[in-house]
Amino acid sequence: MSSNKITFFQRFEKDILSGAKTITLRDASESHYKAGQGVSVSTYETDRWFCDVMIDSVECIKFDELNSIHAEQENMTLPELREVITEIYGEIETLWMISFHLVRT
Ligand SMILES: CC(=O)Nc1ccn([C@@H]2O[C@H](CO)[C@@H](O)[C@H]2O)c(=O)n1
Repeated sequence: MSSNKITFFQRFEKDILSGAKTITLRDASESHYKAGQGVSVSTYETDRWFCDVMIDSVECIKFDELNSIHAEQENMTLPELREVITEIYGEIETLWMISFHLVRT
């Protein structure tokens, strides 16, 4: 189902608000976002709104194709990024890279 909302773990809030994190990698259940869509952003833990973003693109990417550029866009190293994804999703092959920029904080 389409949604104008997305949640992030609270620990990523600072990086999103500073502009250091400009992508998120999600599974198929969140592949419905569209370029040009405005999305309200809240914390996963307490559902607290903290900004609005505009979706710039949504692209399918394989876990094995992740590289240091993706990591940089997450403000992480590549090993850290692979670790975070595996913690959240377990062993996952197909991801969706959602690129965004801040529009309101
Ligand atoms: C809260 C919720 O429902 N799900 C997720 C799923 C992912 N992410 C972040 O996306 C990147 C790659 O997966 C990393 O930065 C993750 O931490 C997140 O913050 N919240």
